Amino acid sequence: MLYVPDTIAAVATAPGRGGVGVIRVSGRGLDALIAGLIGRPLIPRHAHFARFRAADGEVIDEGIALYFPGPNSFTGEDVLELQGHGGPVVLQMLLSRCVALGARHAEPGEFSKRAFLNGKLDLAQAEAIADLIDAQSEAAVRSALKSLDGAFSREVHALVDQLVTLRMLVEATLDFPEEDIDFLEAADARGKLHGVQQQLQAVLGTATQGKLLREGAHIVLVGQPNVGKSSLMNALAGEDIAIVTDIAGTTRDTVRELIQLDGVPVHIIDTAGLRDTDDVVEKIGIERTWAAVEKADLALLLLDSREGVTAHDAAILARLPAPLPVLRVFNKIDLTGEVAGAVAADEVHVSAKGGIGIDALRQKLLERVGWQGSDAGVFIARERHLDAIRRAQAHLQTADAAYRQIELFAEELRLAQNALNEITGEFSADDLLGVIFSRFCIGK
Ligand SMILES: Nc1nc2c(c(=O)[nH]1)N(C=O)[C@@H](CNc1ccc(C(=O)N[C@@H](CCC(=O)O)C(=O)O)cc1)CN2
Ligand SMILES: Nc1nc2c(ncn2[C@@H]2O[C@H](COP(=O)(O)OP(=O)(O)OP(=O)(O)O)[C@@H](O)[C@H]2O)c(=O)[nH]1
Ligand SMILES: [Mg+2]
Repeated sequence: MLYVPDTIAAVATAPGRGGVGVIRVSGRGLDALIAGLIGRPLIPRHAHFARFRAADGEVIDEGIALYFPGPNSFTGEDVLELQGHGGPVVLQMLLSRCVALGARHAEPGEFSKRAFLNGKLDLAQAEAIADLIDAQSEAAVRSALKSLDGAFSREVHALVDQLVTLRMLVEATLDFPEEDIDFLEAADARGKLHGVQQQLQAVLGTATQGKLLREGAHIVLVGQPNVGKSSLMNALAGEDIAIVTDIAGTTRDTVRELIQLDGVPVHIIDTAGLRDTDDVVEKIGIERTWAAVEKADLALLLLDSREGVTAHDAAILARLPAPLPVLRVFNKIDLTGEVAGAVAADEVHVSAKGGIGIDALRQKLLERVGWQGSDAGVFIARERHLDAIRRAQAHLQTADAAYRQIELFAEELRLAQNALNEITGEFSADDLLGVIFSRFCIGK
């Protein structure tokens, strides 16, 4: 049976009061709804001043109406936009009127989902819309726009095209067994595969940068009490966020702050100093420190530069999970006269209180979370995309290792292609779409 989508409506502007509020309606055939609400037909793609009326003819609001007949609309369906006054009650009244005229309330992301299903956008582009709205920095905005414009999708398509060419070559061999492996070698199938692998690695690098711009990095400050974790948190944030005293055990709860480093969102997490204690509250604080460590992308181990790395510090270091990158930060150099700044890949000297060496530390943090210094050419990406790229890589690696077993070789190429096609949504399971679009805002 042919699926005929129903008409959906939602307030497209943010909840709350605003100068203007927009209601968006999408469906196939909006003439009756327009007639009921406005009382006259709308010229496509023209701004009309109009009165929006209730069933009894009373005016609900006056505003601007825009009509985009499909397929030349955001969703590809017929779209009506009502720009009314931006009050929550008046907008709900308008929305209810649309519902009375046959529309239903849209689910989160349903407009974008329809744009995807109608081929207006691919999945990576649709996700980029949500990422653009959620962008927390200008660099994140720029890279979301690149993905929305199709920069990521084009990279994926270029790779898929090469895989298709390679598969045709390999599958031709399967059909004509007498041509076998010599034929593939003459055609340099493996060389072509290696080329794809290299490009895939480059795309993974860019996508990793894009994920960093989208999701940011979590950096946890750990160390013994009194080494200056909270002072460093405040220095990095440029604000007095965490309590600082000379009493060991000041911080109990984890304290979080989001800062921007070069357009990269960085979550700084200050924690309770680590020591043996009988204090019930402090004990719970220390449990929270370890919980924060579990979720971090990078740990800063704060050290008192007067003491160096003590046995206690070594014990903390040994307890940090092995895969977690650690940067050792020697603090209070104003008391030792040591030179500020980075002295090694994993060591920086600062004075949190004096604000000395903090810029060098910021640079080091960016470097250690994998930021390559600029958002030029970076498109926004998500873990879902990185996961697909890595699975494609794994299949190509298996293909490479098995290239003499031509059937296996062909099958692994096919699986790699499917993994890449998941990024743009050309290959996907229905539940994936549900998961992706349900995280959008209503009206998007
Ligand atoms: N009023 C309004 N502003 C908005 C949106 C919207 O839906 N409504 N957008 C919603 O996210 C964004 C703009 N994105 C849009 C994307 C495509 C079309 C559209 O009508 N596309 C048609 C016609 C293209 C053309 O004339 O060149 C099409 O693709 O066929 C509209 C908005 C941001 N601003
Ligand atoms: N001289 C000097 N003192 C510092 C520096 N950084 C922090 N301090 C002092 O060291 C003391 C402890 O600082 P905090 O930032 O509270 O230390 P903490 O690691 O958060 O301590 P807990 O919360 O107890 O784990 C305070 O008196 C700070 O003023 C520094 O760079 N130089
Ligand atoms: Mg503290």
